[in-house]
Amino acid sequence: MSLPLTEEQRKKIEENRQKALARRAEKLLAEQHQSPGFGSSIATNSSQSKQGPTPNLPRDPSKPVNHGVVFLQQNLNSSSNGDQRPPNSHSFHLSSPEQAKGIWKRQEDVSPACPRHGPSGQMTLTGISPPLAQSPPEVPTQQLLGGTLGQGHPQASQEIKSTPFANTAHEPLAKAKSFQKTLTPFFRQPPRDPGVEAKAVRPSTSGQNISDTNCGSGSATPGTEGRRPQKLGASLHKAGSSQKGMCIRSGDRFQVKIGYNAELIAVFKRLPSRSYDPATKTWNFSMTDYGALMRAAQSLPTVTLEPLEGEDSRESLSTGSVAHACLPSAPSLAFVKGQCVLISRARFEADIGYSEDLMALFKQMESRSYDVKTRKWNFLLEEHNKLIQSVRCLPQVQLDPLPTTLTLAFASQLEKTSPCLTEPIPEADLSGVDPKLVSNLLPFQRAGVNFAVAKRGRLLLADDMGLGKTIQAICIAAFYRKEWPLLVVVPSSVRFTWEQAFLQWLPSLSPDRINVVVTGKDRLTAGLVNIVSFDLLSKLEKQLKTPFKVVIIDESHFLKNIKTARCRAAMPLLKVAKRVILLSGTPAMSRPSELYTQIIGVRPTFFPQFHAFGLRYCDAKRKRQQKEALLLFFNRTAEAKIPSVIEYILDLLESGREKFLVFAHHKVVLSAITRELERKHVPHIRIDGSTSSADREDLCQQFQLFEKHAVAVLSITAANMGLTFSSADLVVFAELFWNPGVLLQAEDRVHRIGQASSVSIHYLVARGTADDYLWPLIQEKIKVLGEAGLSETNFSEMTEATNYFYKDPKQQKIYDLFQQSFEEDGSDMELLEAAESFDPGSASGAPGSDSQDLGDSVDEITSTGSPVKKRRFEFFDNFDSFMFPL
Ligand SMILES: Nc1ncnc2c1ncn2[C@@H]1O[C@H](COP(=O)(O)OP(=O)(O)OP(=O)(O)O)[C@@H](O)[C@H]1O
Repeated sequence: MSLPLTEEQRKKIEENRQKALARRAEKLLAEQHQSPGFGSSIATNSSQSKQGPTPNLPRDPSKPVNHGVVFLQQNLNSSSNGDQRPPNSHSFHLSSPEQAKGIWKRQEDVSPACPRHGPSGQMTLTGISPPLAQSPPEVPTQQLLGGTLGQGHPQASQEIKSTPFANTAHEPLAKAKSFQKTLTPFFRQPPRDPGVEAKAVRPSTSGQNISDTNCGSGSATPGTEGRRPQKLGASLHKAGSSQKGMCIRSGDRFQVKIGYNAELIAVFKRLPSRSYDPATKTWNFSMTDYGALMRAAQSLPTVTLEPLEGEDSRESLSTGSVAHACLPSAPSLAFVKGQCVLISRARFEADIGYSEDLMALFKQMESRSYDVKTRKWNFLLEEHNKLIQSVRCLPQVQLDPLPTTLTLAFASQLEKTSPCLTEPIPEADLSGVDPKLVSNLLPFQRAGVNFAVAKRGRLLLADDMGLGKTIQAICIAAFYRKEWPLLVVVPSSVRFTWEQAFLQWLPSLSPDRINVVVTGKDRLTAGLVNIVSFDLLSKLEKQLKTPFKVVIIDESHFLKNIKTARCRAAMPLLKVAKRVILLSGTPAMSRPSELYTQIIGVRPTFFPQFHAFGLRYCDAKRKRQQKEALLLFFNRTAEAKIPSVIEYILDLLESGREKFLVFAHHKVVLSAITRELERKHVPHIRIDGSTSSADREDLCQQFQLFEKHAVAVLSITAANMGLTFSSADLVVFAELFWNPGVLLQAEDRVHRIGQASSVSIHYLVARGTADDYLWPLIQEKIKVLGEAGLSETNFSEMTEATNYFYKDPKQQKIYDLFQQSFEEDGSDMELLEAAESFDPGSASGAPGSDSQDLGDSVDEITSTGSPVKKRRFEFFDNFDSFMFPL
């Protein structure tokens, strides 16, 4: 419920709104006339008369307030004088999420090559990919786009019959857009089944032809082509009717996103590394085929293929590229990075993406071999050092060598690969061991003992179960009998079995020299051979005055978790023991990381830090890559929202809002906002990570004292604590942030002691962006906090607005990815750091990084009983404004 407005207020607001709309319309018309390639349709939405601008609410905190959810179905719902859509513009037939974010395209602007659907003079809704089409690595583009035809956004698959603003009773929006821009899509649609495409073109109930085809997949009209605001790479421009597509890197392969083209498909089928993904309906290839494909595509008159971002376009592209404004390029795409991986005792593999220079280098290696299955090159170890040295001369390539651990272990092979791949292991002198035992050793057991002695009694014996590890372990231990007493740590169930084995295989050992520890009161060092369970060891290890020199650990995978008491008890013993014999038929039950403790138990210097081990063997890299992909998604979302955010802010100002805060995370967003405010001569302050503590206070005071309208532009991470902006009563979040605590603290810059008014909080949420995942994530976290009694915030009113994507399994997958990545221990800070490396502007303002902590904790206490706070969530549904980055 909104606070009731007086008649006078309503009148004033309506006047302001009309003025703002008129100014906007004039401005856009003027722009339209200056842009011959662009048709613009500008009009006032009939429903907008019901919408008012955001009013200045009466400053009475005691009154009840409204919690409203307002959907912005921008540009899909306004009508226009110049607009050729039918009068009833609120009924659309959409068939893909792209359409929901689609753009109106006047029929006369459609390229002749583009088939016309429906009667002349009608509008065609041309589907576009959202501006996130440069999908981050590891996140399938189709997922970002919300699925293939007929999938995705649940709302997109059905006819939408709604007023533009779902909640007209609530605080009206100055955001109501009254114009349409006619644009040409510059992001390509994924290849589609032509049959499906044909079906997708169907008349809507409103008589409009709405197609989710891309009119020949991006058959841009010449006039619009020159205005493409973003550029993904150099492009060869052919005839205007040529079909356009693009290459997108995907790990060490690349995808080709383009509509159906028979000639190109024929080319695809000739490439050896081709692979078709039926889920995304895209072809993908190894980088080794990149050059051949680009050359072949170049020779096809009907195809224009944009090269990979960051790839040298020499092979395929030469002329006609258009200078476009660039988004910041995706990090590291032009830089090829990888590592050497040992794949056998003799060979190593270069696990790295494609680089032409690198390929040339590989081909100079005598022992080169290409594995068609893995699509990777491998070489003899003896060429390892030579390759690494040569690669260091390539500035765009980083190929990490084999780890020192491995180069030391395989030093002889690195010098010269021996024809005999395994070094001969000398026969151990077992004359000091009971002959009964030695004579019973099976050949492979004898080999195991020899190996153990060659390794000086420190090893992990990982023979399969039942192959006689016990007898081998006893033999190895007996070889070092002079160093006894012996400690044998075993599962409690086999303590006496081990006792029997000693008695059986070592007749020379007197039975009374065997000490089986049964209770916590027993002594751990009472015998020459001491057998103890893992659990009792953790209780008794403090008894030890002198460390055991020889230790056997049976079922050593029991030590997989360093956090367990048994592991904490055992590891120090292993570190100081001279001989360590670990036995396990299943050293790693589920993850390579389980090996780590056992490896450092045997060789503490092998991988002294888990980080290096994790990166190399535990897929930590992929984990990291996923996070990078999510951050890239987050970054691109920021860029994509800028125009709409700025428009929203200007609308607020035009509608009479006087003082408010705008929080954003990315520097690019903060800068775009302040730039626009400067342009409009709006008094404002800005606080981000680069603002000194002293300046923060001054700026804050300055804002507090501003008498008229003013905007505080604030970094979410740098200005969420310790600052008071109680002279404002509205907080706008231009961006979301995954940590709701940070958001809530930012809200409280206004909602605090000294505040005399009701406080409004507006979250600007853009559909089809990372917000789709961040917003439910934030809600979920707040819900959990609320259930645990740790947060009083109630977001339940917004459920209507947030349950819209779960029906699509692909969307859910990305959400899961976000959730996992953001909920792992410490990942918040890790992500924050990574995000800040992208946006140095917010770096120094990380939570807890300065004295703001203290100020805020005091505020938390004193803010009880402050005025009502109400939130609103603005959903940007349409991205045609993204075509005009400011
Ligand atoms: N050389 C041998 N001569 C006679 N018996 C043997 C020999 N080697 C192993 N055995 C017998 O085989 C059985 C399995 O041996 P053991 O228990 O040592 O296997 P293990 O490798 O430790 O298996 P797990 O991994 O399941 O513990 C035992 O009964 C053992 O006495």
